[in-house]
Amino acid sequence: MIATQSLTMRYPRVTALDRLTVDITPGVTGLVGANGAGKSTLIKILLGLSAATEGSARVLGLDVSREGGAIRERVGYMPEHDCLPPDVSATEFVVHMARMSGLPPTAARERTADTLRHVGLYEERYRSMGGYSTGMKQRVKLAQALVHDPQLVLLDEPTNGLDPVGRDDMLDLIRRVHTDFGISVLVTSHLLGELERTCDHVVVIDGGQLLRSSSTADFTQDAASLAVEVTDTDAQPDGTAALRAALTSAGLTVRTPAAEGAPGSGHVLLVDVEGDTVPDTVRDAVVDLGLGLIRMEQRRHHISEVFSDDAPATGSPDDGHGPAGGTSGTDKTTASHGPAAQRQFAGARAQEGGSGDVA
Ligand SMILES: Nc1ncnc2c1ncn2[C@@H]1O[C@H](COP(=O)(O)OP(=O)(O)OP(=O)(O)O)[C@@H](O)[C@H]1O
Repeated sequence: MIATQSLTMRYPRVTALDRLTVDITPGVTGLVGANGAGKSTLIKILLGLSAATEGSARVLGLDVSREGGAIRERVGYMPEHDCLPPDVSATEFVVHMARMSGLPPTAARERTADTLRHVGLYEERYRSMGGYSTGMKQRVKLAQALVHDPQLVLLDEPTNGLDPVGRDDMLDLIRRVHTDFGISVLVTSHLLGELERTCDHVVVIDGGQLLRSSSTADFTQDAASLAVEVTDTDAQPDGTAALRAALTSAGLTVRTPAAEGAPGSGHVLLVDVEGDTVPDTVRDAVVDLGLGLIRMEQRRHHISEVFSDDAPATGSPDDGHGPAGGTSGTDKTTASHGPAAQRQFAGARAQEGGSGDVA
């Protein structure tokens, strides 16, 4: 659906995309990155609305630098910003957008009714959009992206500003765009956890560079870990710390759940499973230390944990961007790149209610 080759976009003061090479296949793909990672810039280049500084990109086999018009005929776009005129109804607006896409009047009206019904706005379709809630406005923006029956839609932060229930509804709708209509989707988000159940494939960018591109299943399978909980003893008053030290010196990667502070989570260790012998190593270490083993169980990570480290989910002086943990589903923080972005993902995950619960 989309292929970029060394795609670079330099603004006078910032490199928004830095030699990005990625292939996106049919299905639902999440494009994830902290605010300022370059997601919107990439979408504008893919639509042929901005010219890249270097590199090339093709959408549905069409060259973005020469065939922008043909791309926009076949691709729907839901922008991030509020772009709806307040004084017209959803029906008037979506019919207008359908006409702009080249549909004849009757087809435009029929498609508008179908699309608004699909996004759950049928009852309110004749009301002026100025009185709509954020969730309703997001649905209109989605409807206008779908109305001309595109092969692919590019959705820029469609869950922005929505409460948790609204976000879930929007993510379900997005999934159905593909399952019900066979339209491929590229959806951006700065919240990693959102995309886990919605997307077949996830592309992560940071500072305009590709951090990772793989199927959602690969993300979570790669990250399989053992959750281990032990008792303290008189000889080992902090059994968890003792076990952590023993496993680390045995060469294992040991972390504590991201949602530290959750009840009981401080006593759980997550041990990366790198090979078949890890459970035996853990068992032996527990026995050697004379600890009681409360539980040892295999679990999969959430996608977001792949990018979280043990750093606290608050800003540090080196990122220069204030508290990354302040990211939420509705607020936008300033751009952050590199390790700071990873902390932001971790912070975002905590906001999303990612529990780190291993039970
Ligand atoms: N027209 C522009 N002129 C100068 N700099 C820009 C312009 N557009 C974007 N940038 C910068 O390029 C970087 C990437 O911005 P972009 O909007 O693509 O990020 P994003 O991942 O979509 O984040 P957000 O979700 O916050 O929009 C940012 O540092 C941004 O400030």
